[in-house]
Amino acid sequence: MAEVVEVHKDWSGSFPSGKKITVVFVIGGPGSGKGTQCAKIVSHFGFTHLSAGDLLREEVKSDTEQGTMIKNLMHEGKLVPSEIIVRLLLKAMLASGNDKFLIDGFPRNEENREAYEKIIKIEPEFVLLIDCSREEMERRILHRNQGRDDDNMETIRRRFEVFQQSTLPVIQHYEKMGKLRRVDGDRQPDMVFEDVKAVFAQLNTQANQGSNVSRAQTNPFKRWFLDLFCSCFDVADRRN
Ligand SMILES: Nc1ncnc2c1ncn2[C@@H]1O[C@H](COP(=O)(O)OP(=O)(O)O)[C@@H](O)[C@H]1O
Ligand SMILES: O=c1ccn([C@@H]2O[C@H](COP(=O)(O)OP(=O)(O)O)[C@@H](O)[C@H]2O)c(=O)[nH]1
Repeated sequence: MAEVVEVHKDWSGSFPSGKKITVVFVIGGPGSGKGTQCAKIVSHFGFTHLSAGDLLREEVKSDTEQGTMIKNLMHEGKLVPSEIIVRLLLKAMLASGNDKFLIDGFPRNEENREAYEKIIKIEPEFVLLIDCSREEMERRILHRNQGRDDDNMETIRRRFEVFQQSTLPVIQHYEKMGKLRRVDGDRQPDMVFEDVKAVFAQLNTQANQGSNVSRAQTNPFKRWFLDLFCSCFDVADRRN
């Protein structure tokens, strides 16, 4: 483990201070349609999509000891150490130059979440959960045909177990925080996206409302004008 940290020592970095970075986590069981919905979100809302699984699969291609370790864990349907995946995410975020990130398939357990909070430290705006029945997820994975080493019955079973045992506590954590947005993923992709779109539209509305308020509050002329307007027409000032 110490070796792993050493290898990635120079990956640390940080975002420019004062820059607002938006992060949304997309979670759901294996085959629930995370990647499919993320592609749609990217084209509608301009996020950078970072799939934790894809970052790990890229890492496997590098002919290193770490690549082999990741390959074996993925083949068994087990989770890769948090430190590795969090560093890969940070590296990809910094390299993208974007300020809006969809992090797909992460965090998968409480340890992942804590490592993210310790290293990247950007609280997600919300967590999108794609809820799908196990039978449907299984059917989709077996028809996925992407040549994935882990899309076989034995590994699929193990991935479902990991989802039940390790990811559910993460879901419960965000639910308690009021950050969970659940959509029914058992329907056709476009129907699922109708609900996903509504969730992301709220994000845009909040951002616009937030920026209007702060602009009005920091511009003395606007503030004076709004105060005058409110007093002339006896309108209660509900801006704060
Ligand atoms: N709503 C859906 N209905 C039917 N098939 C779907 C749906 N969403 C995704 N798929 C298909 O199911 C498979 C798994 O979807 P994917 O997006 O790769 O899931 P995940 O990223 O959650 O593992 C893919 O072959 C995809 O084309
Ligand atoms: O944060 C992560 C994300 C993925 N994985 C590994 O990558 C595999 C595939 O994950 P992916 O999200 O690509 O696919 P899914 O299982 O959701 O279909 C998992 O079973 C894990 O072995 C991991 O260890 N940590």
